[in-house]
Amino acid sequence: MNRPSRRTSQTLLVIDDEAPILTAFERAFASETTTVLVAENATDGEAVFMETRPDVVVIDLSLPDMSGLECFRRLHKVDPRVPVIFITGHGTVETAIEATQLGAYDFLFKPLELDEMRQLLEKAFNLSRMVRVQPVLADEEDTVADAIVGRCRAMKEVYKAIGRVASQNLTVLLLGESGTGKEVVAQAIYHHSARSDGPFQAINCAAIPDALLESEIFGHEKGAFTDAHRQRIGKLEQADKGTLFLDEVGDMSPMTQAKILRVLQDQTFERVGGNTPIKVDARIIAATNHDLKKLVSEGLFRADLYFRLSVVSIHLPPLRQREDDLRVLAEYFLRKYSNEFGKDIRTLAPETLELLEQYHWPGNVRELESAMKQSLLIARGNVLLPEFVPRLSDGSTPLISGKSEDEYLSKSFVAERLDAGSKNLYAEAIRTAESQLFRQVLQHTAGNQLKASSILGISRVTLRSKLKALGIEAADFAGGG
Ligand SMILES: Nc1ncnc2c1ncn2[C@@H]1O[C@H](COP(=O)(O)OP(=O)(O)OP(=O)(O)O)[C@@H](O)[C@H]1O
Repeated sequence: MNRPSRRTSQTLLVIDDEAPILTAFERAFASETTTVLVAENATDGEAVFMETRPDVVVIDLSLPDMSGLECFRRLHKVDPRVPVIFITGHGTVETAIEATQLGAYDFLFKPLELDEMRQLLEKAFNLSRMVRVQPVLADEEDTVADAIVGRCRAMKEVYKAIGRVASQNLTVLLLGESGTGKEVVAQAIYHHSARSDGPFQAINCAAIPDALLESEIFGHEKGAFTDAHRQRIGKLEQADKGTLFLDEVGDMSPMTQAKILRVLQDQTFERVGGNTPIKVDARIIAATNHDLKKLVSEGLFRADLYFRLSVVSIHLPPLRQREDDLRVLAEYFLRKYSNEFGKDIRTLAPETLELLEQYHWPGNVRELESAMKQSLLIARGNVLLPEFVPRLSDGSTPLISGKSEDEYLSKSFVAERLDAGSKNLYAEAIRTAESQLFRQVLQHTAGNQLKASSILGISRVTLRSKLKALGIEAADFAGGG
């Protein structure tokens, strides 16, 4: 077992008796901001847990001194809010289900896929941050912990609504433009509910192709389709005794809508390719940035499902209607990320606030968060000056006349490359053009590759390979990472 020399911003504890797995975790995930602690057995793991209170724990289901499940029970008793991910080589699916039913966050089968693990960890760290704090009016706070920030009238209504619905077992529909904080609110409802000891599972229905979404939610039996080499337990089943957050619920296919309706009516479903009805006790929180009523009138969304989902709905206001919250949020993000960027900037200059107020913020809080992060990259001093803010533009008039380096085929770009004696200008120009195009479209879709590929009229596979070649991370445009 090893110990951190100092606590960095997030800590992962991995309990596994296989040394190569521990080393792999350390190699893959230890960084300036992430401390990876390891333990080879449950007893050591528990000791490290007590001493360091990590943000996320990964446990192998079979450990030498006690079962991974037992180890989990002990840690869970100490602090049920810490997300725990199980890994298993030969444990049965049932044990893994049992683990999630007891409140584990998720589980993965060996051999571990690094990308899958990375995505899962990122989500688990986010959840960990969210559930460790109460939703607070963090404006006067000096804290940099994650919270729902804002004190405008509309947000106070949101807090009241969370308070009213959290403890009841009702289905909730969260409405609001992209980036307004629907997932943050879903997690707050979960955190304040009687189910907070149970799992919280989230799925973004728009980010997963139709064909896969059904199996992602409901799971599938082995052999259900060509690639179904083994049985898979869906998010709904994993959310048993807990909460399932269905983001972008308007993007579900008719088949998936019908199955969700049945879950809401009689709490049963079948895995894809299976015909045994499975009972599940999961609270559903749905969210959408579409006008669901309109989708109903266009025949794209089932009316009966809409009525079931919208028993209670909470509307999240767009950022441009949040009065002084723009400043409060901007300064909150500056404080939150200052450390990460090695800066100490806590406030906006009055001119910077004016600049931010002129902008329409189509990507809402997510876009503001991302703009503040980008500002911190180049900012100096203790106050954020307007020149450090990236160019803000929703396709209309740019608010700051920024440098044209990201404009494709600008005259200055071509001139500069000619001066430099380029021997590859065609490829350079196309690359520059593609890079700007993809960045702008991903900004528009908030990092959603499925939407981006349909806007661009190219397949998702092509988009993905081009993004890879250009070194563009779609996730960066989601604003969370
Ligand atoms: N009130 C808030 N206080 C602090 N952070 C917030 C707030 N609202 C949103 N955020 C942050 O903004 C980002 C986007 O929030 P979130 O993912 O909850 O939005 P969303 O409405 O679910 O977006 P989408 O519809 O695109 O899924 C996240 O990083 C979140 O932490």
